[in-house]
Amino acid sequence: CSLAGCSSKLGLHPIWQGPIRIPGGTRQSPIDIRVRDSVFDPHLQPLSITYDPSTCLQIWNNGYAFLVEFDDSTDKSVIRGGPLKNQFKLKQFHFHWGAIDDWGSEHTVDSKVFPAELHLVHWNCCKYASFEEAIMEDNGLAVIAVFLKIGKHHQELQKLIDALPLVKHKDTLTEFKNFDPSCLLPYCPDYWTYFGSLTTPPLSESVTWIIKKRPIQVSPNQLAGFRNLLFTSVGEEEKNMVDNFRPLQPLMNRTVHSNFK
Ligand SMILES: N=Nc1ccc(S(N)(=O)=O)cc1
Ligand SMILES: [Zn+2]
Repeated sequence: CSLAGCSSKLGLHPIWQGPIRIPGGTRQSPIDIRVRDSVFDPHLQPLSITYDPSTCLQIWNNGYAFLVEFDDSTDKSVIRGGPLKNQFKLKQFHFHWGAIDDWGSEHTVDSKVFPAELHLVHWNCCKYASFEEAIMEDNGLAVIAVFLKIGKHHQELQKLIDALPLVKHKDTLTEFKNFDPSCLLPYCPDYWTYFGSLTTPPLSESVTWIIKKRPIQVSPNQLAGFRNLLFTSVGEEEKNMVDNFRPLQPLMNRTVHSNFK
């Protein structure tokens, strides 16, 4: 059997070699969002998102994805409201994508797969002292997910794609300043929300997920730019960074809520 075949037979993820299922996990991510089963919650406040481009620091290839990282020593880039009881600080954003445009997202909507998915990762700065602490704690993180679909060229995203050759290999980093992630959000305020987990190790069940209903559009060439990244470090046999999404996880005893009817 191929390496991938063996690892999946052992219940290990073909890329991360970590568990596909967390033993005892009751709130794992990603999930399929069954629109008809989602429950409108009239008490959900509007989501308040304030991002300051001056907090944008760098891009880093961590061997799973490329992360755009932010200075979280201030509260200039924060979200609150929606399903959140506290203020959460933006720490990083990253994407998950496929080897081809037919798949790539982590969450699905009535089993529809998107070519890619953006995750804006925030941590609960009211309850915890750092991102590293919040990852492991209940209600520690809030992740806004935005689906990407193939369509028109995304002008601001191109600035990010032009920098990717500088972080081609795992553990490379480049300075990346004055990027406002608000440009990656759809205008439509509609979202689903549910309690879940990180989708890469340590897979901790610490995430309030906020999944935007409307996708943003990127061109085929732009998504192809993601696929030139490598999982591998300099000097290793090159493996293109593609299919860095986790398989769907069981919903178990959870309800997905929406802020729209
Ligand atoms: N170690 N940090 C992480 C942060 C976010 C995610 S995800 N893919 O769930 O947004 C995974 C790991
Ligand atoms: Zn992610």
